[in-house]
Amino acid sequence: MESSLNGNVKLVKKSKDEKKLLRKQLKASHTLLKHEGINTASLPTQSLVVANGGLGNGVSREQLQAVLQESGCVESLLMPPNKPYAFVTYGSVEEARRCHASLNGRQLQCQGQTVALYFSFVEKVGGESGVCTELPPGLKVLEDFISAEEEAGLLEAIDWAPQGDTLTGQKALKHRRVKHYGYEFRYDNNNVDKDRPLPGGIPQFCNSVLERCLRENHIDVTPDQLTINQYEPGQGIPPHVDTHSAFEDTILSLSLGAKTVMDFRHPDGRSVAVVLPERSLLVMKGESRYLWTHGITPRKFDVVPAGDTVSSGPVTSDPGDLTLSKRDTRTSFTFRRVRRTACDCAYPSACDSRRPGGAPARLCRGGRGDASRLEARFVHRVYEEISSHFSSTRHSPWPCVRDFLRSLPAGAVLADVGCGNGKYLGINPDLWAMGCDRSHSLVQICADRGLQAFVSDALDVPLRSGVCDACISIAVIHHFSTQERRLAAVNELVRLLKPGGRALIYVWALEQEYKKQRSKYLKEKSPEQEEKGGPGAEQMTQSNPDYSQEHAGKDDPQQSQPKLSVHTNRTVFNSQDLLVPWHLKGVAQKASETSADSESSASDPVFHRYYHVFREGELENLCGRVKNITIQSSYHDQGNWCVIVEKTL
Ligand SMILES: O=C(O)CCC(=O)C(=O)O
Ligand SMILES: [Fe+2]
Ligand SMILES: [Zn+2]
Repeated sequence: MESSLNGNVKLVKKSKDEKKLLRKQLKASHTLLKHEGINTASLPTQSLVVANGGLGNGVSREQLQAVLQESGCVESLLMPPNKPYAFVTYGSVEEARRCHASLNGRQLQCQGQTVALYFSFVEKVGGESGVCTELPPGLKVLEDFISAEEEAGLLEAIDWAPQGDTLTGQKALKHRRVKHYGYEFRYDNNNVDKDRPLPGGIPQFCNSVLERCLRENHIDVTPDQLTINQYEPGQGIPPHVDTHSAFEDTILSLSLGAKTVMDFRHPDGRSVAVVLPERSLLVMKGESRYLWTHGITPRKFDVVPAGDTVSSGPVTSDPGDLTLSKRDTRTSFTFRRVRRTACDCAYPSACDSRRPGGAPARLCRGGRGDASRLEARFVHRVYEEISSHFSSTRHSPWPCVRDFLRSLPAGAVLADVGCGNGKYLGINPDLWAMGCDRSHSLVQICADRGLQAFVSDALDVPLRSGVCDACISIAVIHHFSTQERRLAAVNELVRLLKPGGRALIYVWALEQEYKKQRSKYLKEKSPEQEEKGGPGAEQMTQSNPDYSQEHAGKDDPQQSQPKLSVHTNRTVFNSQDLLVPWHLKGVAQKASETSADSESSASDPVFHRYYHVFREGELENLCGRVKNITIQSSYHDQGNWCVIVEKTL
């Protein structure tokens, strides 16, 4: 009796402590939101914000790291300067959960004071803006690496005359001048021709700089490729990762003539603007070289920290400390070592050596990049225009999608991401089904039908992580124009799923004939259409960002960017990236019950929708790059590749 009573007393006491802890933790997370705009997540994620665990509280990185490691493998620890908090990302949600459960309230002795750490899960590290104040791991900026005399000597040694130096590949790119030594970097395939070195190699005038780099251990082999870029004010270089398969790990870049600000961006959205002073040496290694993109925004002024002396490093977002700096002509010497074997870096998601076909790593552009511009024009705008006619052609559910929806238990929460006119939302009335679509007019059609739908981009669905028992993405992901964006779309679906939840994904297949069966799409070809289909090999002026080379993007006129061809409806696909015509029939006209393209007349306005049609295996490969899922099944269904994935954690 006694012992059980004691036990109870203990239990009650513990829960009191727990309540106190919870109160304090909630208060801390409330303060973070109010003062720093940091949103905490209610369900476990891989990352946590550590309230009171910041440099601003006198907590050192070593001290915090030591505590955090008790719960698992720390993937990254961000400690913004002067802030009272830090962000930790663990290798898995499980480790983050362990940290949350065991380290909350942990007290640390810092500079004679005691601080208590409180942990909350977060979706994004680095605060709302995603602007970081620490350099990307592996990045160094060495100030005054060369003297003013050496700088002048190097600038003088470059011969920019058009025929001045036949030993180099020289290009007058629209947005900057470029000259290559050792090997020419080809902007059409983002690689160097390893069997065709340029005669002369790296010029002798670089010797003393390179010797210093070796002596000071910034590199351990002498570079054999040099690219000289010259930027006038207003010029820049698009964000890119130097192709892994082209160059070894360390990349050096010497800034001459003027300072600039280089922007680094992590695939998770974090970004850091780094000041590169005149005469400084940038050293990119490891994560900063392989995973983060770097680029220079074309502009005439940079935002830099105020103060008399130019110093290197991240531009913090402290508004009290920033000023404008006028750009001047900057010349950079980028030294690299050509890679002779496949890249074996620790960042497979960004590595072209790991990708089938060896396609170069793509840009991770933000919302205003080429990819989203192409999609805005050839997907979003088109669906707004054709919504009514499109909707009238979309009524019968595909049987396998219907079966998937019917297999879900009563009460299950379903999100249809890219729901169109909502034709799948009412299939199983026992579900809590909601849909979202990028098109306002399609969402309005759903609403008119009494269905739950909201406007949202498939890359950023405003739902809490882990709330869905099931998600479907039917004929949506093929509208994303880069591999990174298609991957991000799958990641976003998976984020919505709870552990054990399943997602069904359909994308249009390159293979419209499979196991000797022609798809309905091909079979429905009418003679009328054969004549009237798309304009065949017509070339649109829009280029596909997945083809445009990552190094110089759209700003380099020399590169031969393949243009997107317009597909002829009801014929086999000639390429994976194309524009598919939609013949819009008069809104006043009675909507056709047959396929969208079957009754087009010569006067119908034609719209073009962008598609990336998937090759066999490509959808599985894409899903293979997503963490914490297993592929339950994959199949070909009427000219589509389909997978069902299950979230494991
Ligand atoms: O101008 C620079 O410092 C960087 C140039 C660069 O990133 C490149 O050529 O790949
Ligand atoms: Fe680069
Ligand atoms: Zn690599």
